[in-house]
Amino acid sequence: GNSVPSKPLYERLGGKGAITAVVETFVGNVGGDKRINGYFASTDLVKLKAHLVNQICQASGGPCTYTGRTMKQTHDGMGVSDAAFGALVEDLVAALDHHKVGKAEKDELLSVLGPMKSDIVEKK
Ligand code: HEM
Repeated sequence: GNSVPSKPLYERLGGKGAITAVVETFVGNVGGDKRINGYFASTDLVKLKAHLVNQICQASGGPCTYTGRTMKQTHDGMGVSDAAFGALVEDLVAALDHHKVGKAEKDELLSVLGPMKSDIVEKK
């Protein structure tokens, strides 16, 4: 292991501007993804993007406060499947790659969001 303390993930991602750019691309990818875009048919995407930016900013150690609902409340009754979750993660990874986020930062962000899966997926 590396004994030099690293900067918070938030800073290594490039701060709020960089996170906003990734979320913009991510939500665009989801909107174009026929596997899952039906879930978002009646969603206010502007609000969704703002919630995602604050969620990722806060979860990565940045100076933001997520004010949306819990992941369980939000996704309750949507019937999100394992496959749908996997598709969304692919769309996020594609957005991170598009913005040239490094592998360490990508893996770290995914490991922060990954544990939310059990509150989001309702069916196999
Ligand atoms: C780690 C994965 C995920 C994260 C971090 C996440 C995060 C969020 C957040 C922060 C919101 C906004 C909450 C609010 O409005 O209060 C939201 C809303 C939503 N999510 Fe997710 N989500 C994830 C996975 C998924 C998946 C896999 C689906 C379906 C394929 C999905 C479908 C939706 C929909 C449809 C909404 C909008 C609900 C509405 O219009 O009120 N999410 N999500």
